Amino acid sequence: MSNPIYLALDVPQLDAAKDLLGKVRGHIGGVKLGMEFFYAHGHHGVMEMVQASGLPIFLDLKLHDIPNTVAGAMQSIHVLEPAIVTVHASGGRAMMEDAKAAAGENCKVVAVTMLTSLDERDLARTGVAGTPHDHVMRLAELAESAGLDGIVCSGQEVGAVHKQWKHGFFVVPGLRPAGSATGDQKRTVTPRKARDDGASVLVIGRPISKAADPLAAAREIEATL
Ligand SMILES: O=C(O)c1cc(=O)[nH]c(=O)n1[C@@H]1O[C@H](COP(=O)(O)O)[C@@H](O)[C@H]1O
Repeated sequence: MSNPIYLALDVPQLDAAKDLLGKVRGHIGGVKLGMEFFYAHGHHGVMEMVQASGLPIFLDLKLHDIPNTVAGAMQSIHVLEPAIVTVHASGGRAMMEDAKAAAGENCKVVAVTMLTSLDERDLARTGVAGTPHDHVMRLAELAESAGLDGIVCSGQEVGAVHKQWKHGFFVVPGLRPAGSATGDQKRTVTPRKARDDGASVLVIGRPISKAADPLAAAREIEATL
């Protein structure tokens, strides 16, 4: 099985991103570039990371707009040949259908369900009653019916979603090795637990990028898998 760890390169400086990538490249299976990186460096930066890493690129742009605009955005990133792109499930079924239709052939489109930085109280404040589990399951069903490849959810739900959606592709962020700082993440599990419960991709940022020794941190996490 290939390495499921995708390093979240949430770094605004290109040189710092390349430096970090160079250190841990042999211990990750892919690179996740999100808003922080993309808004600073755009297409050019992504191409540089493709060349520097030689690894699959996950473009985490969390698209959320009307169907026509999201489809246009998907077409605008075709040329970058991302392996994975995110949209928000709350954008609705038509938006997800059009995003998938506009995606490149080898690009997995996955829907963010409920951010791992939120808990049940936060959910209630957005007007959604019920548990994170119920909310994630509902949005997973919507994403599957819209023809998406999978979803993004926390490691606390991935086991249940995997049982319901056997061949789905599951991206799990909010991962924290035992004893590491949670920061702004609220629904955390260890990388090992997420993998055992059916995660296809393990997104890991600060536990590696902010470690005193990123290489040692990446190696340690890899060894737990
Ligand atoms: O879509 C994501 O990747 C994502 C969804 C989510 O619910 N929670 C979440 O943390 N993420 C991303 O996963 C990464 C987690 O980073 P760390 O908390 O530093 O490991 C960040 O790049 C987030 O943007």
